[in-house]
Amino acid sequence: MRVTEGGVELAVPGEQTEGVEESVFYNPRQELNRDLTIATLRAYREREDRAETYLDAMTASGVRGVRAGADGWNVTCCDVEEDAIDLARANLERNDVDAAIEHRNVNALMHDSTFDVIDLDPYGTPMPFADAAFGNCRDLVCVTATDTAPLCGAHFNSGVRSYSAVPRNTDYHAEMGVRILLSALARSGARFDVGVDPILTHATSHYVRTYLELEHKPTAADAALEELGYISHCEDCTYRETAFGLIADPLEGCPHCDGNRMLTAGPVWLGSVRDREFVAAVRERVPDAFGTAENARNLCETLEAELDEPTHYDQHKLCRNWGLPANAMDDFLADLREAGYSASRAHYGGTTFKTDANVGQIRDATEDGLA
Ligand SMILES: C[S@@+](CC[C@H](N)C(=O)[O-])C[C@H]1O[C@@H](n2cnc3c(N)ncnc32)[C@H](O)[C@@H]1O
Repeated sequence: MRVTEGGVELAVPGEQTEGVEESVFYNPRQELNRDLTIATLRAYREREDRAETYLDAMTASGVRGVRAGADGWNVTCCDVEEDAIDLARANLERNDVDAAIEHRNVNALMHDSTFDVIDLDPYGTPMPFADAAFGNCRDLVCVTATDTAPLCGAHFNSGVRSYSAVPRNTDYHAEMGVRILLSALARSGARFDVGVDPILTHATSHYVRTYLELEHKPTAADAALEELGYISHCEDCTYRETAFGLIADPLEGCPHCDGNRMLTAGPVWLGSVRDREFVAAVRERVPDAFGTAENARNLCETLEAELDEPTHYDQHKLCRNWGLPANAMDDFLADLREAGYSASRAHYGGTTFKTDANVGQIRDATEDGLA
């Protein structure tokens, strides 16, 4: 069947219906991811004007390569599967886009060639491809991870194996995934004396997507590792505390409720997950014609305003814990600000927010408004 996305027309196999098992080759639910990729590439080209070459490392139908090529990038499409390569070739031709096509294991390709931008979009964890990408990319590594259960600690052993870290299943599971992924990527980059700077990161539906600007300098790699640390989390009252450093110093008991059901996660990335100005530039480069334009711009706006606190809360979950009714999010956040705290919405869900207040301070600041 034919689909149109971002102004290009693609042949894709199978019924592409929402809710139906997705085809191997083209997932319509990832259109937001791809629309933001194209807008990010546009914004990035203005930030780094020598960036020209883009590797669509797992091309499948070729959709990313076709869209980037139609936007002026010098594209290479790679896939290990022959039928994917045939389909990508046909889709490139259909759209009159010139691209190099590589039918091979992309790890081997990355070891042989250097690219300005590398886009890793595998099934599941990207970690088997991270070392080769950081060793052979000049400017920007774009990464999708769809293995959210291992990343957030729900599939604990798998998360430990894939990310060489301890993920914990908390209320802020999607953000746990973001910070476990960024930690593992920072440590992978550091092996090549490459520092990573996440200029845009979002957790949307069942994946995490991040764009890492690279700096090829041992001191930059050291600086990235300095953004790592640990989260101590109380399972009873959801109090959490973070500490930078590569050696964990876990809290034995909860300073808020005196409980002893403490979890420790890490090393996680505790630094910022995006560059506000860059995200604004990405938002401005999402054209109306993109199928997810409104969602993509809204997501960017939320990311621009989101505080840098490394964990978020869910207002409904807190209110449930306290046995109180929830009020309107804007009123709730206004109460926090009124009490002198910083507060913002978070992009992880409609009732999620960030604040520098701890769980006790949040309750004190907001409970009058909840009664
Ligand atoms: C999730 S799909 C890619 C989707 C595509 N990027 C998109 O936006 O629609 C993953 C693809 O990675 C390919 N793949 C898996 N392992 C690979 C490897 N080692 N080298 C190259 N391609 C690989 C698979 O054949 C599959 O086509």
